[in-house]
Amino acid sequence: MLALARKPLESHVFIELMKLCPIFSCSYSNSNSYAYSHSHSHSKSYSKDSCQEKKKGLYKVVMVRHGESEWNQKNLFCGWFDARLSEKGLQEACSAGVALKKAKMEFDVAYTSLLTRAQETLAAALSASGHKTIPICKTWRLNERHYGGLTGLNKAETAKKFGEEKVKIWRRSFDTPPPPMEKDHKYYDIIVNDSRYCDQLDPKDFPKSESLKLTIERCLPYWNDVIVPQIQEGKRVLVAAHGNSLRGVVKHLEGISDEAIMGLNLPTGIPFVYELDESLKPLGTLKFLGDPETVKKAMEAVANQGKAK
Ligand SMILES: O=C(O)[C@@H](CO)OP(=O)(O)O
Repeated sequence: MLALARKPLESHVFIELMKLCPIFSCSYSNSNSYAYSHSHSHSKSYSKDSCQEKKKGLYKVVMVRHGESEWNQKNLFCGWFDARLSEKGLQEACSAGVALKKAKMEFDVAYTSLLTRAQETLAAALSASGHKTIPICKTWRLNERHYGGLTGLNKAETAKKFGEEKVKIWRRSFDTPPPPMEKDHKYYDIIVNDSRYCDQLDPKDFPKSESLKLTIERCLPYWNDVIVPQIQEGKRVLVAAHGNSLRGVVKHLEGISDEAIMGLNLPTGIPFVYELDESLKPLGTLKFLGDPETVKKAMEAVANQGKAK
């Protein structure tokens, strides 16, 4: 039933089904938020959680990585391939909406990528939270990092073939891109000729593969020029995007080092919140709206996808 309803993204049936989503609500509550800790040093101005600093929490921004995709489920490198959400991923997106509702989060505008899995997650989360219609801005700049020649390969098999260390470098290093996607790659034409890009991206500017560094370089201009001014205007912003485009934003916001960012694996479908001061510096690390044990396990599971099983 869920699978049938997912075809027309904004259909009446889809919206009705989203209303069923509270059945997934049991593991979330307002008090259940989980702060991610990683081994980098925050600057002094936002390392503490004192009352005084909380007063400086002028702004809030909420982000969510899309729910599990059909290619996540098969453990395939996905990147710019337009995989849909799996049924589990749709449930995760609904749970994200329920968590947002429980946390009393409301939004004036949302941002997402051009990829269906992020857009479906956003639609499901807004619907499951009973949210009113808001403007939704879609940009290629929030797309997942381009996985180049690895697109479509199984992560565990790639680890068996090239070694876990190599796969970890391709997946998580800051500036080593995966091998490029050449013109004869199985998915090259599907991606480059996809009409969703024609208004936004010149064919000659299509990436052939992206490291986290390159992903940040195309993501940050949009963050700084489009999203930040909205936050500063007092708009309540929700961003639904991808594991690596969001890792880039998190790295930028928190000033995480190139080495420490290797250890961050964002879970699918669990929203996280930043409180920001007047200069848009976070007052602390990201806080997940999820049960701490569930978040921890989900992050470990993402990290383990690159192991040779
Ligand atoms: O395959 C991908 O596009 C990404 C996210 O799903 O995977 P990884 O976690 O390996 O960067």
